Amino acid sequence: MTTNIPKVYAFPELDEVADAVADYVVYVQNHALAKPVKEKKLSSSSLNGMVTTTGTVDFKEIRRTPSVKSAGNGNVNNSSSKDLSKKPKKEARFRIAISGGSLIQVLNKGLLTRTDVKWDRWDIYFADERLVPFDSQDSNYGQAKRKIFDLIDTEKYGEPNIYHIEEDLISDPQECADRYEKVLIKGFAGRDSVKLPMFDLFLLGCAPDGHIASLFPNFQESLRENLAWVIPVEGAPSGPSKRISLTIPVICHSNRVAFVVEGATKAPVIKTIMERPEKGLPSSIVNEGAAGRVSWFVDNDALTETFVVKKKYKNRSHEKPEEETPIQQ
Ligand SMILES: O=C1O[C@H](COP(=O)(O)O)[C@@H](O)[C@H](O)[C@H]1O
Repeated sequence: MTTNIPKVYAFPELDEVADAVADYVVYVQNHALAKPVKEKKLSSSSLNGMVTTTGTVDFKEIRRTPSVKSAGNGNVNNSSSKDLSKKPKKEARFRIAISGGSLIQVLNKGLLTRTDVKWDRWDIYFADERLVPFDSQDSNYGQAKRKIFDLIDTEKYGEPNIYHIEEDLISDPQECADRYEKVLIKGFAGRDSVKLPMFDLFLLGCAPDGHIASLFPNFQESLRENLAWVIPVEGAPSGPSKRISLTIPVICHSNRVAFVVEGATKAPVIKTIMERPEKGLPSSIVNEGAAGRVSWFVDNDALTETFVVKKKYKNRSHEKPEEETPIQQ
């Protein structure tokens, strides 16, 4: 394995990590929303009935724009007077995958006070989920809902589309993973036309044992999975044992990947990830597989044991988005 050194941004305090992560997220958001929209192919009809926070979705009408708001201006239902030449332009969406764990608090601290987060244009997916009821402290969606989504001033900023697992399926990891994969397929066009989904940004944490999302070191089969977008995980060595996780190829196909890691307990694993990539920890695989698109936002405590070149983070969310070279699908 070759060594790919990602950008590592280090900060003395957690609040500074949170501010920088928020700045970066908004920067990537602005970039994504400035991209021209490609027409999406919708092929599968087997997904109706999937559940999102905004209710049960009829996927024939899956929302690429905030449909309720456009219906509210009185133009949409009047088909007889519709001027097709003035078809409303499709708006770009910001597609982000978020992890659970400590990242949720970082996003809570960094994002909620900002006025430049275009929440109504976000499609939020989960990097992984622990298969527990949503009201459990261990539920990634539950925590994100309580600490982020419920606190958004939706009157002012609108609502994001949030795609989570189906709570009814928490006893069946395989079915839960299959259903969540279908949610992704629908969101990113049919699987026949897109080999892998491409998130604008994939946000990951990294646990002291080296797991990212619900991909654990030594779970070789999961780490080598190269067909499924979402896999079931059973017998996880820490936290809830049943989970689902997006896979390494999905993570690595993202436009940008950012790890957010803080605390002295993580210092040893960061050292291994950065200095011993040949050990094949999940993060090292991502550093390699998404080389050139990976950033780390880390506090100094997590870096005490690691020799790595630290970069100074420069706020970028105010920059005008530039054209990017898209990754080939
Ligand atoms: O189990 C999980 O752990 C990882 C890392 O969590 P952290 O609290 O150490 O940052 C998290 O990213 C993942 O979503 C979660 O399910």
